[in-house]
Amino acid sequence: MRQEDFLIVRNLKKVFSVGSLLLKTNIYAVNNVSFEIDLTRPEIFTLAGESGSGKSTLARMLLGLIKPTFGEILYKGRDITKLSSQKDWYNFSKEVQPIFQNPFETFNPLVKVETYLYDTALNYKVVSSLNSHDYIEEILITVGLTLEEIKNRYPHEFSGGQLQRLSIARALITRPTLLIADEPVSMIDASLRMSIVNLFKELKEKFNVTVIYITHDLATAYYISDRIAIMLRGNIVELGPVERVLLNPLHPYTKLLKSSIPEPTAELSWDEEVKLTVLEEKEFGLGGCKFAYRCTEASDICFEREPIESFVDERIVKCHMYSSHKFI
Ligand SMILES: Nc1ncnc2c1ncn2[C@@H]1O[C@H](COP(=O)(O)OP(=O)(O)OP(=O)(O)O)[C@@H](O)[C@H]1O
Repeated sequence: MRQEDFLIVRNLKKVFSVGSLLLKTNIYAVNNVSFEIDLTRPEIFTLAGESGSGKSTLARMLLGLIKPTFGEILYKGRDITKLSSQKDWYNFSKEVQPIFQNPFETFNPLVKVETYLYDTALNYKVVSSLNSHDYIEEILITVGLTLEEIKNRYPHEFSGGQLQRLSIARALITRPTLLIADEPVSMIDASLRMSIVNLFKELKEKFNVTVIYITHDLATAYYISDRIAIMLRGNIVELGPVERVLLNPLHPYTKLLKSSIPEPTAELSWDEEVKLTVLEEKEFGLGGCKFAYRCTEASDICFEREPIESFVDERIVKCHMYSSHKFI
């Protein structure tokens, strides 16, 4: 295995201290997460789980927006948690581009959207100013738009779906290897969601872009993913090919998710004091399997000891029921 071809996440942890001064609780928003993505074989790798499972925290660490408490993120052999120079960040951000949930927050309401596209192309030196027009037109066509349609228009003059296409176009301008899309369709009109989701599939197939797709929606995840990782209270509890995991789930939590697809909570501002729900507090505080309180198959050990990862039926599963399988 050539490290230069991979994104390798090893034992990643992010601990937040929440609560008031007197009553502080440490929550492991991401807890010992490990996985690998071969960037030479583009895929859609989905992180799925209910609200508060740690998906966005993991995404923010992968983008270098927040520092892990512990662990490594090796992108093409370099640990991004240790990048320091502006040049390193410039090169990294050229290859790894984010797509956020709310496209209206991606664009400044007072700036015409085409300005973003030209500025990104010129700042990242992907094209000379002479050729930028043709280049941007080409990228816009990829996402189903044209320069003519967007010319002289401000963000509020577009629908959410169109603006999300534009934020995907902006991300594509640097010819990235990896897109990290955090709930990219959850704020889009339901009738337009599939067309955006399909776009990710097309980008993978036609442009060799790997996509980390973050969602609570198992239906779109099933439709576009190659592999899926199911997250629960900071842990990946099942990871493998999407057909295996979703058609024949092994972890009791994946089974529950399949039967009750949860909605994400309203957006939270992290500048304010974070309040955990009773269930979150109980589950984050549990020393054993975080799902034990809700699991119909739980036994004593599930409340006492954290399960280890086992390799079963082409996937990794973190559940005591499978711990007699080959350990990894
Ligand atoms: N900056 C922060 N300070 C304190 N707690 C945080 C912070 N960011 C996230 N958390 C907590 O970490 C846990 C995981 O949150 P995260 O947003 O990563 O989950 P998620 O799966 O993306 O959920 P959602 O779909 O609701 O965004 C939650 O309990 C959340 O309250």
